[in-house]
Amino acid sequence: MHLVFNSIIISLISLLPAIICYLLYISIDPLSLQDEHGNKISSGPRGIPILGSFPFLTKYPELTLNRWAKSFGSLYSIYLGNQLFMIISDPVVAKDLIVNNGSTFSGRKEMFIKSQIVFAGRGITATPYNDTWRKHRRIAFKWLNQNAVDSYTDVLDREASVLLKSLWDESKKGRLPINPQVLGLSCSPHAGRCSLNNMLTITFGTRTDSIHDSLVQTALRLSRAFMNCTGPMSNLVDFIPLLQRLPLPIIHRAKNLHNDLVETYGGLIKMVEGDMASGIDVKDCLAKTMLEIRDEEQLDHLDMAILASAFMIGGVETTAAVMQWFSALIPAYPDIQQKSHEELDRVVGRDRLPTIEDEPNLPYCHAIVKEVERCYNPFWLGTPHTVTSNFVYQGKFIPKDTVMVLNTWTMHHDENRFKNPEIFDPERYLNDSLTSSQSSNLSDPSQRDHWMFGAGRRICPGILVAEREIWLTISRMLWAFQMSEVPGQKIDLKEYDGKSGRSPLPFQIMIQARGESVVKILEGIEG
Ligand code: HEM
Repeated sequence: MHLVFNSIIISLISLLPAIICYLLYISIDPLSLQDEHGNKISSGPRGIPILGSFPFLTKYPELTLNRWAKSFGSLYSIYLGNQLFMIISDPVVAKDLIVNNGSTFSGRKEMFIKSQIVFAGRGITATPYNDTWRKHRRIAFKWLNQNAVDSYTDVLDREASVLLKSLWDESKKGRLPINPQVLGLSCSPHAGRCSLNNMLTITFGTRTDSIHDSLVQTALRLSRAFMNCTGPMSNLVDFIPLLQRLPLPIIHRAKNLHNDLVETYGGLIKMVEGDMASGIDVKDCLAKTMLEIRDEEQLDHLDMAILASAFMIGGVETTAAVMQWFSALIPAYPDIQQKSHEELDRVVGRDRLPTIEDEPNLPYCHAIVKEVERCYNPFWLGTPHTVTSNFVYQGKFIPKDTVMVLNTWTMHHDENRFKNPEIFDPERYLNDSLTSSQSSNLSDPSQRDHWMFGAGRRICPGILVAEREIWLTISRMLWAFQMSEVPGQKIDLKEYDGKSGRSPLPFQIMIQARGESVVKILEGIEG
């Protein structure tokens, strides 16, 4: 009898934490939060104690967010650990909050992994909305504004041509399948090197001469490592402060990544600095600009290394991912390629490569680019913003420090805006002659082409260079090659890689040059 009583007591004690959690859960509903006027936060899925909705997000959180958007509407709330998130799934809400109320909706949560460890509180991407962010964004913009991009379009032009030539050489003139991935087994990172060379030139005034240059492997490894450890909703440790004291593998990886970024890109800054000190004529680049203004702008070495890292991460894996999605999906659409070839042959002919100036005259190719970006946005969840003071929107309370996520998956698959949204159909953009940067300024947000570059005051500052780079590479690949699947190797795009930036799983395609004049031009490109 005594023994039975003891074991009941022991069981009750061991169950105590679970019982307390359960009682807390039923007595305090975190989603019942309201302001002093009784405005409640928007509803959403309830989640479980301590973890909130974290366990339900699955490998592809965008798909779960899309499912919840169907039940809870265009602005709903979820908790991940102790952090309140609100999910925006509608263009009008996105514009009302993020754009029209940009002074309140432009903060960033200082995520433990991304902001505090990897970026050490510096740079642009992860910095709160304050004067330091303004200063760094202003400096970055010196290299990303329209005049700057015009001044180095010849670089983007050259690297796009080099990409064609490398793919052609790698395929042994179309005889062998190729994998234009960024990183992975048996792949040759030509797309990655193209984006990398553009960013190396802009940031450090240098480039790599071949995919075998060790900087190609290092830089692409770093940007992939970043994409794999900084998903906006993928690290529980970001939302449960207690976990931040434990020796978790993700914390170890983040610290290594921080050290590697500072060593690699801080090292390149030191090289530029050394050249400048020795009187060598250093090409204009972001590093040179930062070194010239570091005293007046009070930039230390870590500031410069992390700002340069923001370019090398923000500008490499991103544009390369769009090129990869394009290369992986286009072989399945010979009819779409055929239409683009007709347009290219009519407007450009086969004796020269398409250029930036041709874009307005190639509406079908322009539409292909937009449709790739709509269907395969590498950043379905963007980089979330935070709210810097309490706000009420249509009677719903949005507390200070709420993390706001643009649910672009749902916005890009809205049946009212995009008929049969699951189908890859460039025709839907045929009458849209705007660039994405122009489109982001449309007064009617439901007409914006897509939301791949984010919105509001923190919209991607690299949008102009990214668009040019993507146009040059994709229009030239269409111009030069007939792309097809390797017989018997269907490319599956349902599964993909990466936690913040998504790219296709390894794949192979065949390329065939579109005629002798094309071969002549390919052979004449110098790598
Ligand atoms: C396909 C290419 C690209 C995509 C899809 C992309 C996407 C994004 C997104 C979604 C954001 C967050 C926007 C927001 O908070 O609303 C962002 C921010 C940023 N991007 Fe890009 N980006 C691309 C290319 C580039 C390039 C070429 C650069 C060149 C340096 C760049 C640098 C940055 C920086 C520094 C930020 C942080 C801005 C801030 O927090 O104020 N990105 N990008």
